[in-house]
Amino acid sequence: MAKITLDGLAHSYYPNPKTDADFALKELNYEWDDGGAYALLGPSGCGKTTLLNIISGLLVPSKGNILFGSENVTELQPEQRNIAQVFQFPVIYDTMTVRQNLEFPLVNRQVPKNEIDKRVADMIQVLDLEDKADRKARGLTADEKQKISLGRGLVRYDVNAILFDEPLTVIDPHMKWQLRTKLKDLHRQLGHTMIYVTHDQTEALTFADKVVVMYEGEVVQIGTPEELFDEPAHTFVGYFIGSPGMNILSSQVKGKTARIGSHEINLAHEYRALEENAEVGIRPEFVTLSSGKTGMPVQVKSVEDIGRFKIVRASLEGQDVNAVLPEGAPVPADPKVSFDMSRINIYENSHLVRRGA
Ligand SMILES: Nc1ncnc2c1ncn2[C@@H]1O[C@H](COP(=O)(O)OP(=O)(O)OP(=O)(O)O)[C@@H](O)[C@H]1O
Repeated sequence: MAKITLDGLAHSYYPNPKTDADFALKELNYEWDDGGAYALLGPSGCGKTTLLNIISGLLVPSKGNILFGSENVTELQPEQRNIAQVFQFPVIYDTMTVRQNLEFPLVNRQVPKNEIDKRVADMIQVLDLEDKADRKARGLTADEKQKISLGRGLVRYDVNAILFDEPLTVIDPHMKWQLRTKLKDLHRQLGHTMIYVTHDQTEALTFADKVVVMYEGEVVQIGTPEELFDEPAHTFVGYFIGSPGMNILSSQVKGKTARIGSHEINLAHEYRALEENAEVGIRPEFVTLSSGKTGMPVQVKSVEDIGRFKIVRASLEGQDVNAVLPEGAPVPADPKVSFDMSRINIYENSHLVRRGA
């Protein structure tokens, strides 16, 4: 296992990149702790695979260095980096049994037989494959095959890191939850440095201690799930994390007041006059609807009942505002919205100026 240092990393697929927009991965400096569980999260095309391929050695970055511990591995091939990788689709030998598939990476590395037997038996148990252990992989389901792929990565104990590239894509939804939880447990038990690429926020937030959120080639925030929820550093993070995401409302901010359309709301802190693209960010969980005199009138567009709570989608003078209400809470006929002042974050040019509390 090793700490991984990304030192001034950047990558362009063009031979002579000129502008920032030419870079699929914009400059990044970061240290990933030894034994940490990280997720790379972002929409399609944001640069997750580019970064993962630089870490695994499939791609040499246009700029910067990557270090495992104190060793500069920037120019090393994947097989020289001592990493395990699990891909979207199962990579296993169909003609081997489950057990033989799991033994294979260890046999290849000349691990002593008694150690192989022990580790493989443990892994078979962890993956709940005891009753299939001596069956050929060929006849197994896609879920089971992918479990073997995960096992082939996890069974190796001497690796610098284990990289997962959307590993649960082929897994059915119920099993996804089980495997996610299992991966988290395994991380606690084994202590490997793990990097998990996904565009699914639930996967990222349940698996990782730290989530690296990427947007248009840029790492816009690295934080714990709580940090991403409470203080998104960028409006994209606010919008992307949460279900529904944060409400982002164009406004004018000055002193302790934000003007949204024809309304003024009070803020918990004093701000300099924000000249450019000021926005108020408020999570739907901290928006209330009332029929009283106070608040800003909205038009309700839809109400979705999702069991324990409901999502009210409304329009505030043309800007979308969502509210999450507890189960059974009424939606007034002429509703007005209010925001919990301590939960209002202020953004300028998409970047957080200050959180509410
Ligand atoms: N081999 C390549 N040549 C040129 N451009 C590429 C290449 N690979 C990726 N890109 C571009 O780089 C950007 C980042 O792509 P990347 O595959 O890293 O994103 P991603 O977040 O992993 O997306 P996805 O989730 O769809 O795999 C995209 O604009 C993509 O079109």
